[in-house]
Amino acid sequence: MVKQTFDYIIIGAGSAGCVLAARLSEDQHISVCLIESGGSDKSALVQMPAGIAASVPYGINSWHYNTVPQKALNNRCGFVPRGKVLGGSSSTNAMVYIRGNKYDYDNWAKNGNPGWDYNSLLPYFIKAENNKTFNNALHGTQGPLHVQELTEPSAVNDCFLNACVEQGIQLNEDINGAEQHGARLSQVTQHNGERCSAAKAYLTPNLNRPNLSVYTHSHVNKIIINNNIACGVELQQGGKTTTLLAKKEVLLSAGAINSPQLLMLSGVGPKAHLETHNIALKHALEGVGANLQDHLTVVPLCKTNTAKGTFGVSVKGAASIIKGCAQWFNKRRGVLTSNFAESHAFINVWDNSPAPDIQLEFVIGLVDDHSRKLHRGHGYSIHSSIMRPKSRGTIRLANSNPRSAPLIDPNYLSHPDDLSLMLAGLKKALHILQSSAFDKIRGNMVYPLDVNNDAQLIEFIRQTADTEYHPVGTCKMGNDKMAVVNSKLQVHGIRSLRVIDASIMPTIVTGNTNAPVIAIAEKAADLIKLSYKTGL
Ligand SMILES: Cc1cc2nc3c(=O)[nH]c(=O)nc-3n(C[C@H](O)[C@H](O)[C@H](O)COP(=O)(O)OP(=O)(O)OC[C@H]3O[C@@H](n4cnc5c(N)ncnc54)[C@H](O)[C@@H]3O)c2cc1C
Repeated sequence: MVKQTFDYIIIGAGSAGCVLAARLSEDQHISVCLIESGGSDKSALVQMPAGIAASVPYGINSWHYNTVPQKALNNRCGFVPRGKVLGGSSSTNAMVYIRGNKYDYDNWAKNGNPGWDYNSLLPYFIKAENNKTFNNALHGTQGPLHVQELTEPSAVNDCFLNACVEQGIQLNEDINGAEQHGARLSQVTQHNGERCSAAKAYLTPNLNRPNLSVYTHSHVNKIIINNNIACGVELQQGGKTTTLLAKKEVLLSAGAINSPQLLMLSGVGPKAHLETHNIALKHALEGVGANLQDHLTVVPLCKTNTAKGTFGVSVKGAASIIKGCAQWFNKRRGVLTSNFAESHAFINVWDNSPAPDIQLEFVIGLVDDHSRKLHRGHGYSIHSSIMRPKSRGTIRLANSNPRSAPLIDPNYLSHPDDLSLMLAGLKKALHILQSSAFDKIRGNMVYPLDVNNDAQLIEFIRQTADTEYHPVGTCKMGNDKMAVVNSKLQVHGIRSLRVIDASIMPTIVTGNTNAPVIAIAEKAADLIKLSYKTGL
């Protein structure tokens, strides 16, 4: 059988993979193959912003993983939805555009990763961005990733923003500007009333390039490594197993859960663990799958005394969605352009934190257990997430079958500081919900909470807290013994193999992770082009 050969093979068409495919195939002499386990992103559930409410809870376009039982969460298994579709998680996320804090990136650089400080990454945020609101030295207006204000934000956001002010949180005109602290309506990755995923921004416009091949419903079983050089991939397409060869490099962009899984399946990872599963060791790297970090969130829910301005389970709610469907399908307008998390705030609950330690996301609906638990009536919620948790978890193989779900253990709240911070963040959210700005619309809390009862609040955290969908760090960049990639994102000890996605973050960023991953991939594309030109 003739094996297909490409210059670059990219595994995973998510936030990072789409950027790489577009940037590397700009040179028509370079052949690029992008491989995605999921399918097309044409469905309205992807393109319509509010489609997330139907897809995430039910596993549509998603890997729909769960964590192993979490000791600190009363042995509950957390939910881990990850995009499995062109665009990856950028096709199933809540579209909030946040870059993180300068502190995060400067810390990466300080810890042995030259070129990854904020000032070095800023040009890549700008290169990616097409911001409809801001046109200044900190923002881009020419990039493929459309960033804009919500088309029709709910008036209920005013209650949240005014309540923030009541609680001493200033409004911030640009949370991605010079100062991150403060509250604001969300800027979203949308364009003309549709989601602007990494696929929409980078891939769709370039699908006609003859040097770019995109394979969907194609699952990479393993990276082929001979003599410590990555040569290609073994691919499963339906019942067929194929081999693709890479003349230059294999680029692993399968995300923070699947990238370490695939490295381990390919024989790169902790020696003893691979031995347990009878996987032939190609190169021992203890850090593969370690250092898992995520934003843990707790969500107090409050009912409203009106159906206006929120999503809900009621006759009026259903009528509003039916009207919204007509508006969206005809004009790309209406309530279904909502991303639900319509405003947010970055705050310090601890004085000595070097950057905001809590993010509050205000959601115009009762999001209980990722909307898997529905409640009659209408309401709103605040996601209170800890920004730089100290707990560290792992990704491990359940077995050597490439189709098995990996064992995901975020090890939430294993560091005591994380619980204290969660508690302080929950209290702040409750103070905001109790502010007079909400007086006119406030109903009962779904789960009544007493802000002065720490034991009750801690039990609420243990019984309900879960991911804010930002796992990172499992193939971390660095030069210590637990690092998986160097500052050029090349896998230590293996030639022609890089990891480029959320897994390379040495520490999690202060805020949502899509824009940071896109900036990482923009920078990586330049690093790869430089290697290609200089042979280094
Ligand atoms: C429900 C949800 C809400 C979120 N909300 C926000 C938000 O509002 N704002 C924000 O900034 N961030 C948000 N995020 C996080 C953000 O979207 C992710 O951090 C980011 O998309 C990760 O990019 P990535 O390239 O690392 O991985 P992904 O985008 O997940 O891409 C990985 C891709 O690899 C594919 N893949 C995996 N294994 C294989 C294999 N073996 N073979 C072939 N293909 C494979 C996957 O199917 C997937 O398409 C959210 C995420 C989720 C899931």
